[in-house]
Parts: sequence; C-alpha cells; structure tokens
Amino acid sequence: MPNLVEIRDLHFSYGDRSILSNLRMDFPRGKVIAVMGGSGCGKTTVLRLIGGQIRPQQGQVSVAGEVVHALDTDNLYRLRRKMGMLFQFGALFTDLSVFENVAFPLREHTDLSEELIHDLVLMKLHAVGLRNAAMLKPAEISGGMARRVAVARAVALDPELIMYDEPFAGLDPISMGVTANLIRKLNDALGSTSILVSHDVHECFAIADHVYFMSAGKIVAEGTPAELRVSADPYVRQFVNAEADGPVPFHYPGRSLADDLGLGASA
Ligand SMILES: Nc1ncnc2c1ncn2[C@@H]1O[C@H](COP(=O)(O)OP(=O)(O)OP(=O)(O)O)[C@@H](O)[C@H]1O
Repeated sequence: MPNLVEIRDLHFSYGDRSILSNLRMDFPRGKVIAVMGGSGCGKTTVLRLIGGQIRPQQGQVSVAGEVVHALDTDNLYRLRRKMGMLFQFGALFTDLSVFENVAFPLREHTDLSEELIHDLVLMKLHAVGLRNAAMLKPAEISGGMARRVAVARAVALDPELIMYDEPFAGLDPISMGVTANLIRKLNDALGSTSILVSHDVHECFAIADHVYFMSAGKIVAEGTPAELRVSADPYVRQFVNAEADGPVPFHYPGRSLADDLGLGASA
C-alpha cells in the first residue's frame, strides 16, 4: 500500500462541539507531509487520532493497514512503537541528561542491553550533531539544541511514522532552518514518513512533499509547495502571504463596531 496513513470520512467532536468533519487525507510512505492552518483548526487533534489517543465518532484512521481505533490496547501499543512523536515545544525531561532523554524511549519500549542503548543513543545524537553534548542537562544547552535533542528522541526507535507538532515554535530563524533540514534528512535516512504540523510556511514549503491546509476542521486546500505558491485560492493566498484578513477573518465574529459604539445603521 503506498499510503502509510489514510484518513477517511473522519468526524470528531468534543462533546457537541464539532472539531473535524469529513476529513480525507493520505500520507504516502517515504514522504514529508505538512498539515498547516490557523490556531485551533484541529491539527493537533489529527495527530492524536492517528496516535489513537482519542477515537473518532465516525470514519477511520488506518496506519500501516490497521484501523487504529479498532485495535485492543496491546495492539495499539504495538502500533505506537512504530510512531515517533515530537510534542509541541519538544519538552525534554529537565532533570535527565541529553543522553538519558534520548535513551528514554529505548528503555521504555525495548529490552536492549545497556551497551546497545549506549551505541544507539550516540548514533542518534551524532545524526543531530550533538554527540558531544550527551552529558549536558537541558538547562545547559540552547533552545535550538534542545529541539534537536527532542528530534533525536522522537526517532530513537527508528519509527516508520514520525509526527512533529509545531517543531519550529519559539526557535530563531537559523535554528528553524537547521531543524527543518534535519526533519527532512532523518525522514530520508530512516525511510520513514513524517507528518509536520506547523504554522511556518517558509520551513514547511522548503521540506514538504505535500501540504494540507486546514480551516475549521476541514481541508480547504492541498498540493505540492510549488502548486500552492502559485495558487489563486484566497485561503492559500492569505496564509502564504500572512495577510491579517481574508477568508479567515481577523475579528472574532459578532456585533459590528458601529453597533458597539452605538452609531446605528447609518454609520
Ligand atoms: N481536550 C479538549 N476538550 C475540548 N476541546 C478541546 C480539547 N482539546 C482541544 N480542544 C479544542 O479543539 C480545537 C482544535 O484543537 P487543536 O489542538 O487540534 O488545534 P490546532 O490546530 O492544533 O491549534 P494550535 O495550532 O493552536 O495548536 C480547539 O478549538 C481546541 O480548543
């Protein structure tokens, strides 16, 4: 099957508040796919559905041919071992060294010997350029370096699927570029599939094979970065050009300013 992850006819709500509706997405093997959209449009919710942390009310998510929410707990854990996740802000365990942070998933999910864990951790840290920082604590490294450690931890188990939730948030432009290149390089070196949730048009367009744009829980546009750069779609234009107003309004919906100022219909 060419797609590692497939989402079909997916509906999800928190209580009676609809978050995602009628979602259809493909994540082909070996590719880096970006999921972009404004705050609160449901991007993280998509990642949580893929990881099986929450269940859809309708439709399905399949990963490597298995329907995620149809699995029992043991099989869900087995499937999750194929997934690496970099959480928003890539939080590290502050009281563990860089080495121990990357070793953590290996200790949690495998019975590998201490010697093998040592070598695997150093190889992952080498891949992100931080082998020589192994013994430092998170407080002793920069924010950009910390993000690279979080990337090394996300790929510690050589996952088939790597999910990055806002990997560029809070980084300076140079660290952003470094992190983006790393995501692409690791995806290709490991032969994995990466899903990149982000607001950052520049970095996503630089490394993604395919981009989905979401708004209010729906896919409103998709394509390769090259296609989207020349798209006339107003939503894509607004997002790519970072315009305050467009199909996504700047103002929270409600009464007009004239009404609030008591200026009446003539104003
Ligand atoms: N546990 C929850 N209970 C109720 N509503 C929630 C819960 N988690 C998220 N939401 C709501 O679901 C919507 C989608 O959230 P989600 O985190 O998927 O958005 P997002 O696109 O990832 O946003 P951001 O880019 O700001 O992280 C938001 O309106 C949020 O308030």
